[in-house]
Amino acid sequence: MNALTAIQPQLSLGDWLADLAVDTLIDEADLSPKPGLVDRRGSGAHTDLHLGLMHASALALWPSFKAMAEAAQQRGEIDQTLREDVGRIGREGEVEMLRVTGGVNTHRGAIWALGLLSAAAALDSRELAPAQVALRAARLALLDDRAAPVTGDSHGAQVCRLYGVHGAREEAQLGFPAVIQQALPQLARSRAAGAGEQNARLDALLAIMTQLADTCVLYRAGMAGLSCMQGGARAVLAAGGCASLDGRRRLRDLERDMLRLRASPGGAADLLAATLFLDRLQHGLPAQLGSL
Ligand SMILES: CC(C)(COP(=O)(O)OP(=O)(O)OC[C@H]1O[C@@H](n2cnc3c(N)ncnc32)[C@H](O)[C@@H]1O)[C@@H](O)C(=O)NCCC(=O)NCCS
Ligand SMILES: Nc1ncnc2c1ncn2[C@@H]1O[C@H](COP(=O)(O)OP(=O)(O)OP(=O)(O)O)[C@@H](O)[C@H]1O
Repeated sequence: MNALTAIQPQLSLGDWLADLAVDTLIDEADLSPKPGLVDRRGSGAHTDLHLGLMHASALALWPSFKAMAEAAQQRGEIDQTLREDVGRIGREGEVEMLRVTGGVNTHRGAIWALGLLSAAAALDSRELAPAQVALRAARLALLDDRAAPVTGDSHGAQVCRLYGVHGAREEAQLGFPAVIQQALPQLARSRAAGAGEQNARLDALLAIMTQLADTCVLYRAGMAGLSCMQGGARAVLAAGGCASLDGRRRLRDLERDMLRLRASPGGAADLLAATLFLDRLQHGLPAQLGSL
């Protein structure tokens, strides 16, 4: 212990997981250049979103992520009670998000994905390997939340019905395959190839976009938009990824096409945040929390 650590306030597991969730949302928002999405350069295909709003929204969600983690830590097992606690806290988080943003949906999908993953991490802080945490999150997502409003008219629900695809709910229930099978391996490959951290993260986002049925894209731009997103993302990766000159050219083409279609891959962005969260988790707890 030294003078600095001596005055550090006690950090709880919930604090740490909430810090991590908010950090990853800010990292996702700041990452540039993302096709169609809000980033440091501008608002992408959105007229109602900007970077400051994304940051304000991310910070406002800190208490919700902490509460979800604490609910899981206290409950200690995956059951109906925990599912419904997490659902209630998530809905309260959505209300707070809408209050802070003046009614704009900045992070609905992220509350869902990162909320489940925060709870799943808190359930067993000795087992933080990505696949294990994602599996616990999936088991939680599979339970029925009896208090959830039966709407069926969300944008996601509408396009899932129309196109017969699976959306945010099913992605979680399947254990986040886009994150575990696409994004994390791509992040590791691009880092190992010396792409640089920002390019590696962009490549991870593109890896998600190659396969995801992103309901944000489907709602705004239909199947043409989804094909454009998936095909364009494949072309960037096939050309060598974002660190290569040819890959960068393809990325610019993809962005031009997506802006023309008003298509914004918001679901892929949320899953990139989930990827960065699981990537940081697997490095383990900070020393202050090691004894938990
Ligand atoms: C399951 C959720 C995400 C609702 O999903 P649904 O598809 O109906 O809603 P919506 O169109 O608003 O979009 C959800 C979000 O998911 C993201 N998303 C889109 N496609 C995908 C995909 N294929 N995979 C993952 N995320 C995606 C988008 O960014 C979007 O913001 C969740 O918000 C929910 O259950 N809401 C009900 C209220 C509730 O109980 N909330 C608390 C949950 S903890
Ligand atoms: N950097 C980002 N830029 C834009 N969207 C993001 C970003 N990161 C995450 N998202 C996600 O994208 C979603 C926004 O998508 P979208 O604007 O399609 O939402 P909507 O309100 O349902 O639809 P619409 O604006 O078409 O009426 C947010 O819920 C958020 O989860």
